[in-house]
Amino acid sequence: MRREFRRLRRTLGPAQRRRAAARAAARFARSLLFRRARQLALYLAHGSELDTLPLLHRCHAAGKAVYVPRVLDGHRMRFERYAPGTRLRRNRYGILEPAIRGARRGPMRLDLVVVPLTAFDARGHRLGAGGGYYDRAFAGRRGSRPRLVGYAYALQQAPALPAEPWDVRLDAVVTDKTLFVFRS
Ligand SMILES: Nc1nc2c(c(=O)[nH]1)N(C=O)[C@@H](CNc1ccc(C(=O)N[C@@H](CCC(=O)O)C(=O)O)cc1)CN2
Ligand SMILES: Nc1ncnc2c1ncn2[C@@H]1O[C@H](COP(=O)(O)OP(=O)(O)OP(=O)(O)O)[C@@H](O)[C@H]1O
Repeated sequence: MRREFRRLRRTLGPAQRRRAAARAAARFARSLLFRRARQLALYLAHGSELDTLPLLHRCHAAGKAVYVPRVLDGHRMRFERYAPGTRLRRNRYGILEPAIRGARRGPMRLDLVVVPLTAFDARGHRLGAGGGYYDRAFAGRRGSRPRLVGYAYALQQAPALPAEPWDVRLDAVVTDKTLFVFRS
């Protein structure tokens, strides 16, 4: 399943990718979810993931505090401040992350987290990269956790994903074509 959706994502050409990333960022930036968020985390795309750079620029332009994941041992991660000029390096997966430890913020103190995914469905279920990082970070905190917003190409929508008991449900998904809101 993961492999199938990764393959699908890789079929997109560079121009399509750029257009999709610009459209998704514009759509998300217009939403109430985005406008209400002050402390916001996003991922730095790797491989064929939907690029977050256009969104990052909008965040900085709108004066939001931006955080990105930095992976730790034991499949855990931490969200660190990412400002223009922050030095980056590649982690063990080849994903860019802040090179030196900076200001961090506990996952529950963020307003909104832009979540990478391999596939999503119309009920807000998510298939991730397989490491369980996001599930672990937001496990069992339904009430007080930040809004979790999946960020993906429209072609990553699956008919219906099996929900594992530990999976955290997404509150919304933004694609280059649509904004799905499951819980507002
Ligand atoms: N851009 C980005 N940053 C991110 C994530 C992400 O999905 N995307 N993560 C989201 O969790 C965390 C890193 N998690 C990762 C988990 C697994 C693999 C990975 O390479 N997995 C293997 C296959 C694993 C398996 O299915 O057995 C692979 O792709 O070869 C990469 C990152 C934090 N940062
Ligand atoms: N809250 C948790 N506590 C402990 N282990 C967990 C938790 N959530 C998930 N896991 C473990 O992590 C592994 C990967 O989970 P899953 O396949 O759902 O990851 P994913 O959501 O696709 O990955 P990611 O969040 O990294 O994108 C599973 O084998 C699961 O046992």
